[in-house]
Amino acid sequence: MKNYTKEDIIKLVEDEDVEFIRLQFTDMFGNMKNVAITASQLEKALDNKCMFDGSSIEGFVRIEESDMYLYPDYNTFQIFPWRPQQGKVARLICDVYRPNGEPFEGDPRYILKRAVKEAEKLGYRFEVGPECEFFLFHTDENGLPTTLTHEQAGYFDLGPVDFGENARRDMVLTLEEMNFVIEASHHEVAPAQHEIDFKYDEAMKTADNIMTFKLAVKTIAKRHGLHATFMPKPKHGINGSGMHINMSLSKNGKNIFADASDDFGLSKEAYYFIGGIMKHMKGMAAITNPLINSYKRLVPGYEAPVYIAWSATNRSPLIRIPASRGEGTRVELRCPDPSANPYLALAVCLRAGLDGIQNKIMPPESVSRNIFAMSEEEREMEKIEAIPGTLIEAVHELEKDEFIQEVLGEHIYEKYIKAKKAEWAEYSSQVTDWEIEAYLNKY
Ligand SMILES: Nc1ncnc2c1ncn2[C@@H]1O[C@H](COP(=O)(O)OP(=O)(O)OP(=O)(O)O)[C@@H](O)[C@H]1O
Ligand SMILES: N[C@@H](CCC(=O)O)C(=O)O
Ligand SMILES: [Mg+2]
Ligand SMILES: [Mg+2]
Repeated sequence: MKNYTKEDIIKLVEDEDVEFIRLQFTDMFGNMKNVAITASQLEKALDNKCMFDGSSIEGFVRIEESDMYLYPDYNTFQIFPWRPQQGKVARLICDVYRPNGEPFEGDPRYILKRAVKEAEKLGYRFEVGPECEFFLFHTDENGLPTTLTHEQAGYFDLGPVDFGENARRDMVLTLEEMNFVIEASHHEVAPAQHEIDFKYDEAMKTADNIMTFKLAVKTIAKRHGLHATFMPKPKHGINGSGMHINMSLSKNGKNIFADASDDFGLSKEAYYFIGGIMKHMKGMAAITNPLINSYKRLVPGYEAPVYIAWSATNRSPLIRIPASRGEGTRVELRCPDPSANPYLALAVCLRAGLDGIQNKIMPPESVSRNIFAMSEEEREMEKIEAIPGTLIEAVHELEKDEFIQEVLGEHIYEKYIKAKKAEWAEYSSQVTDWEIEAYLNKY
């Protein structure tokens, strides 16, 4: 792992002919923000002296307390391969601090840092590998995104039916230039839908990687005249885009989820971790699936989960245990989608899992049958509950889960709930195309 000093960064900027440095951070809703400085201001930035107006950022602070400082994380230094290669552009991901030198509790990166510290207290390192899916659509004559595509390719198809192969190739090569380890890339099930998988890493690195991944994919798509969207369900009637989260805990460099003596090859900690996630899933949903549109993906028939259950054998439940054992032993959570704020999503997943371990929460029996093929009565008999069906249901579940509220901290929790309720109220008062089609003629 890199361990850059201030001097290393100054030297890198000089040697690499870097002219601009973007100081980046992420708002509460997972949107990347940045301010650019020139190399002349680098030392000041590295000394944590760059200030910005926090009141202009969604979910941050009121105007009366708006000064915020950016503390760059030196190890996130990265040159953007898609910007000019003379007078290059680099970025540093920053933590947000208050003027009194305290970390700002509205900074999602701080929330994940705090969760990771809880794991470290128990001697655990949290490793995460995401599977980000996205669509590539046409843009209109103004360069604005549409949901149009002429592509008809499906799962694992290749060119010439796969119209996205050249864009995907460029994305993979660009990400590799940025030190991502790309494990696989392929066309997904829906027309114009794609997936690029990168290697798992420690949680903070992975959350930073997810942010960088989305920026790189969108930027390269634009170069190909396409719009890349991580919206969870851009089209009715076909698969939506998920961001499965693969998770494991290691202690002294060894995966602790594996136990060869168990029937499923899983350790007690793995079972408890699953138990904790299942216990808090309803309360976490507003974070892992943050949009009104997220819940249009979580419906039967499109490989996305609907019910809170786990399985070592099939893909219909919320949690799957992939076949790989040893260092590859992991828990795959299948409900998150790529619109989630990765820092907050990983923080709630980790803390829910740790809650399971600390309180020895044993999950129910695994389900080997296809849950979608069960009747409602059968599901009730097996006590299989559903993930919240709408954003407002998820918000109400979060209001009931004090543990998840504490993970988010008061600042984010309160602002988040307020914003999501407003989003729901606005949506609920819309008259949609569906309503016009269903009711206008009939009534
Ligand atoms: N021990 C581990 N801890 C966390 N993540 C891991 C671990 N081992 C592998 N991974 C990550 O899990 C992800 C696996 O992605 P992959 O696409 O193979 O999963 P999959 O669920 O089998 O695929 P799909 O759901 O598309 O059928 C990768 O990001 C990989 O790096
Ligand atoms: N696109 C599916 C997942 C497909 C897969 O298993 O890779 C989802 O919404 O989760
Ligand atoms: Mg997939
Ligand atoms: Mg998967």
